[in-house]
Amino acid sequence: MTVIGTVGLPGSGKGEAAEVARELGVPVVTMGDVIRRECRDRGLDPASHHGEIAQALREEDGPAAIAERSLPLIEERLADEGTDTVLVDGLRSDVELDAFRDRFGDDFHLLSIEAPFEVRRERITDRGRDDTEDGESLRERDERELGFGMGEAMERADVTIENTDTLERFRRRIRTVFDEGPEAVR
Ligand SMILES: Nc1ncnc2c1ncn2[C@@H]1O[C@H](COP(=O)(O)OP(=O)(O)OP(=O)(O)O)[C@@H](O)[C@H]1O
Repeated sequence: MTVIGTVGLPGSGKGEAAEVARELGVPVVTMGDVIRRECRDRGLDPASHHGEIAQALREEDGPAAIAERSLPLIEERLADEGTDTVLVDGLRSDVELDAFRDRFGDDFHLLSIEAPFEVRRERITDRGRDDTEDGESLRERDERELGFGMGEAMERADVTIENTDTLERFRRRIRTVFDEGPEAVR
């Protein structure tokens, strides 16, 4: 059993990594989905309340609330026949990392995906999706994510992948993670 988590600031390439996983048949559990579902349960539009609900969940149930809600989703996927690897898209903090380590021990591997601010800003603009979420600038989103403890999680990652080269090279490195294991790209 292998659970691979990704951590990275907005626009770093987590979505692309998840796409590579799906192409390889590796199931993906997206922590953002936990939040979107919670928005809908509360009758709110995820597009405009995502950040607010992420914060509310942490205030109500503690800083590991979203990680804990994603644990059963991961375990369901691991129970699927023929599946022994799952990707968890988008950890936000060291507290979440602790929650996954407590549950999966050494079977959990954290991948930090990193790219400089200007590179991420350009990619997000090119992506066509609005630069902002809830009207926030990229700088503000970075600050909010780092405020959750994302920097600490990135520092504790098992493997760091710099996503500053071409998309094809990045995708190839991510494929190597799944084909040969996280140690192979160290
Ligand atoms: N190496 C690369 N070269 C060019 N474009 C890239 C590269 N890596 C990612 N991109 C593009 O940059 C954009 C941002 O990447 P992606 O959506 O994977 O980031 P993310 O970490 O999931 O961001 P968010 O947290 O905001 O969802 C996407 O359009 C993606 O295709």
